[in-house]
Amino acid sequence: MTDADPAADGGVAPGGTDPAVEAIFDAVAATAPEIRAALPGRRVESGTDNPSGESVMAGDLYADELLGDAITAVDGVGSFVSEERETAVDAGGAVGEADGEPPYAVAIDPLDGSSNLRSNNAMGTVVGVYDAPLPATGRDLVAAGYVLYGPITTMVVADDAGVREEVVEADADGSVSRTVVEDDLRLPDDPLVYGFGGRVPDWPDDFTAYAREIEDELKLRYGGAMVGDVNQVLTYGGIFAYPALNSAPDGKLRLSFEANPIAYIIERAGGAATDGEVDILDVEPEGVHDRVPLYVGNEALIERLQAALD
Ligand SMILES: O=P(O)(O)OC[C@H]1O[C@](O)(COP(=O)(O)O)[C@@H](O)[C@@H]1O
Ligand SMILES: [Mg+2]
Ligand SMILES: [Mg+2]
Repeated sequence: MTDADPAADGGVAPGGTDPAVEAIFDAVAATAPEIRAALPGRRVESGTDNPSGESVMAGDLYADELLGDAITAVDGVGSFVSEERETAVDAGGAVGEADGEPPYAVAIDPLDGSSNLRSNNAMGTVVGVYDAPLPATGRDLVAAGYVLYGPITTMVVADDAGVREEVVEADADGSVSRTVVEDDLRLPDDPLVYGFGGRVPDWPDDFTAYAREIEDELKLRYGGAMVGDVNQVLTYGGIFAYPALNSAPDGKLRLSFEANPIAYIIERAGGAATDGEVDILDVEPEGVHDRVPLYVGNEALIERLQAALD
């Protein structure tokens, strides 16, 4: 369904040798310019709430519809689950019959950070490709990625082969191109930035004590969109957290759509991810919309965090 052709741009085809995974990211890339172009008129609330009880913006709905159509049309996708939908969409196949083989279950956060629409700040799309029916743990991911709608539209894709960054562009003929600009993304050894969500008085005391240390060592970068904030950590090194809050012990972010794909990407890039106790990828979900505290970044910073929360 897409004109995106990595080979034509000299890029490395994402998804390693699995054409179904490659086709999923082709489909995601193909929607990105359209989603971007549709945002100016969709900066208002849609009047509905999502299964997490949050107000859905018109942009969320538009991105969800477009991505749902594009992803369910891909051969090798057996089911599709979105942050904005109560239940999975059957895309024509029993997921999880063989490890690392299609059909896959694809989970998406269509617009991450959509409260940034009003203020025109960064947003993203998050994608997890699982080879088990959802809810599943992050160990069932075969690939994950995100689109970042920043000054440039980029897509980060991670799989067994590693993590790549691509620039996604709509060409004059209407086709969409993907150009690999970093073929082996790794977290820098010397971390520079941090970004922590939630209100400070709502942070548990042990997290606050850890944050006070980090504030002395790193530079604050918090933009209010997980994808944008995590991309800064991937670029400069550091730590991003949407922590457990006193008022919300499970934090804000959702395991299937947000935490697992981001943990997968950061771990493939040499970093670490935890819910404060265990690796995010080992968290056992009860439902597909479960929330989880998320702490991701350089391994040494995550180890210190875990010690601080013990
Ligand atoms: O507005 P807050 O409390 O800083 O929350 C920001 C967090 O919420 C989110 O916007 C939640 O994602 P959605 O926009 O997809 O609901 C994250 O991207 C971000 O990290
Ligand atoms: Mg989100
Ligand atoms: Mg969202």
